Amino acid sequence: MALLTLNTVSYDYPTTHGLVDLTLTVDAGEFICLMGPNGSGKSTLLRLLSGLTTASHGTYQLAGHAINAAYLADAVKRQQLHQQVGMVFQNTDVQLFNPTVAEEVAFGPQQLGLPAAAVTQRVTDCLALTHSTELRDRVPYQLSGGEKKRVALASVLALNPDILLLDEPLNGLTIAAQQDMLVLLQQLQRAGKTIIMASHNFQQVQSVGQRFLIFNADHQIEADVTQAELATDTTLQAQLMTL
Ligand SMILES: Nc1ncnc2c1ncn2[C@@H]1O[C@H](COP(=O)(O)OP(=O)(O)OP(=O)(O)O)[C@@H](O)[C@H]1O
Repeated sequence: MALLTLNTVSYDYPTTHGLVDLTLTVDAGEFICLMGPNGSGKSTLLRLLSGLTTASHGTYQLAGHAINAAYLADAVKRQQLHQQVGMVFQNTDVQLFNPTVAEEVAFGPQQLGLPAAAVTQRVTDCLALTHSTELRDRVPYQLSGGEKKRVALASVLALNPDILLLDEPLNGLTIAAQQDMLVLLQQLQRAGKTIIMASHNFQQVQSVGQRFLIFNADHQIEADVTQAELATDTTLQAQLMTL
């Protein structure tokens, strides 16, 4: 069964389109890369999937629930959604606000009301998973860009979401750190997570993504291809190299 479905979804900003007439089905366990030119709609799609905003037209179903304004107005349902879907933002400063890294990662599980011992365990596990254990007592705001990405991911993983959304998670990372991030995302996929990631970096993500959704400048999905299909489409590859 499909994990999530968008049916003829559009999203309008006051003076421009964000997404136009998007129909999409995602199964559990997929590793999807969103690609396309600047302003084509990748971040808008991630915001919509995470429940930060709702479609102007069309429907979004997640695990059998219609995610709409009425759903998101219900605090309990909204919390369920945020447990199910975790998002690492392009600008991680918007999601790091605690005085220490350990408190940052503990924040989500504490909000869920988990017992203190379980919270401590999750903090330890998620910092280890993201190679951030040594950052435990640092101030998140003072970390480097790459360190912030790791801590943001750790804080999202602490909620153990089924779906991970990542907006340009490789931006600002060294080549080695990009590789580390991609290996970690593959491990998470093997552990059963569904991964949807926006990236400009085709060379880095081509061997990791299993499905590629390519947006065009009209905010529509122009191509929806598997890794194998993309591997034989040299024209599309050449186009993605220029992003
Ligand atoms: N807060 C906003 N207010 C008004 N328009 C917006 C806003 N955010 C995005 N847009 C517009 O919506 C369209 C889609 O933007 P979006 O950020 O989703 O694209 P993107 O594919 O993620 O781009 P990038 O690769 O540059 O991150 C663009 O035309 C953009 O200018």
